[in-house]
Amino acid sequence: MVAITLDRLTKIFDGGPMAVDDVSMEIGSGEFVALLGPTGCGKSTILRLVAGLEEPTSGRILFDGEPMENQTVRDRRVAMVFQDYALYPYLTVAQNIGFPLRLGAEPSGALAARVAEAAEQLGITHLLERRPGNLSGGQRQRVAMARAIVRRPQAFLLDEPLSNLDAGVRAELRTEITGLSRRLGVTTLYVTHDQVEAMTMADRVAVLRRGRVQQLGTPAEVYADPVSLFVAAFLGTPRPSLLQGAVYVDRERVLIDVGSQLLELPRDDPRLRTLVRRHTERVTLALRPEVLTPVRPGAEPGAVLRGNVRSVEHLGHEALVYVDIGAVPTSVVESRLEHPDTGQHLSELLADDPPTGHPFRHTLARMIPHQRTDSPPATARTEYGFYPVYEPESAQDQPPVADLVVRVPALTPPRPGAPMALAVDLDRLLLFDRAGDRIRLDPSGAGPA
Ligand SMILES: Nc1ncnc2c1ncn2[C@@H]1O[C@H](COP(=O)(O)OP(=O)(O)OP(=O)(O)O)[C@@H](O)[C@H]1O
Repeated sequence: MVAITLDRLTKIFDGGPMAVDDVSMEIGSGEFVALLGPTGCGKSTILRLVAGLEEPTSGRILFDGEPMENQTVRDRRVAMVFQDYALYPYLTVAQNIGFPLRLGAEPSGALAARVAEAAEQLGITHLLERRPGNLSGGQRQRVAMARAIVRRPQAFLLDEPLSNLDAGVRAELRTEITGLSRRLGVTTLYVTHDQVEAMTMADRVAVLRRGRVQQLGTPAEVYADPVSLFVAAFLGTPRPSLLQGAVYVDRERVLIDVGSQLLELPRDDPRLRTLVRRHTERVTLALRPEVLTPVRPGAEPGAVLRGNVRSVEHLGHEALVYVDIGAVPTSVVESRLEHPDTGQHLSELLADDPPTGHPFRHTLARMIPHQRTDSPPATARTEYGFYPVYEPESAQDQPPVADLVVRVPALTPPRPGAPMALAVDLDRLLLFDRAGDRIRLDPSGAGPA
């Protein structure tokens, strides 16, 4: 099979957006890579560029090291499968599957054998004489897959092939597609906006945003070790809770202020060295359910967040508990993430009280820990200076809530309104700076001080 290289691939449509922005990646021979991202992030355009259906504005595509710019769609020997199946309604299933071969020079007996073999692989031999109109969505997609494999392509390019199907059929076809791709050893690029598909099917996942690859890694890597807030927020069921916060450091403690309460961490914990240098910086905490463990509500302060149960979702084998801790969420589409910091380190500006008229005065006044003399907004309830930011549409608007979500055994869920204290596992706490980039805690404490 073929190794596919995308080398600084860029596509700008006439008068349109930068659909693909300087994308480079190596897809190994026989590898299954999912392109995952929200609508409009350029996934389909990458696929169409690889297939040869679009010309790149700049950059190259190589198959086994050979540039593809002068190779037609047919020369590339790739098979595409689309969300809408793209079957010919007046042809039978057998004719649809055999369609790509009719353009070649195969004798008809061999052609029939290839069609039968492809149909067999997809378990649709009994449907060969039907027409697409008499098939279910799942069966049509199987026909489309059979048509894709019949030419023995060197790469599969699948564009959201399951998004028109209901949950049961999707789950079934997920397994079938990965099984087929592995069995045939075909290099596969799979476009989806469904994280479950990407995480369960792919060897590696490329998370895309606005035409750029944010992160490329195994499903386990992108989930557990996201490079950015965008990647963290995109993955997980339920999605992680994203809380606005700020870091303060005093003699004994590192404090993460979420506005309503403090996460108090011992300053001498070596994992927190990187945070000590971030005194007064705004951060986002991303907390997944597995990071939180219920503890006695009267537990000592420390790496514990407290709140009251807002609601409980029963899932049969377990329950998801939504806990209101008075924090305000960070939104990944918020403008703050689009406009990273100016590059000037806040601690430099904090050396003195910011002078009146200083361009950062307003921001700094919010961030410097100080005894309050004004009356703080309802969202700021700790003695520190952190006010979460949100854009109220009217004066009465309440800030949005960022509930924590925790998993508990199905038999013992707490009642709505009950107090809950949740210990935070520091090793799995994800923190991000104002630009949305990851702040890594040092796992061993052995990193640079
Ligand atoms: N032929 C075209 N002409 C102009 N703009 C285009 C064209 N095709 C795509 N675009 C734009 O390029 C961007 C990326 O589109 P693309 O279809 O690759 O995104 P996507 O991630 O596959 O989205 P979706 O999941 O909705 O299919 C979008 O802003 C889209 O509007």
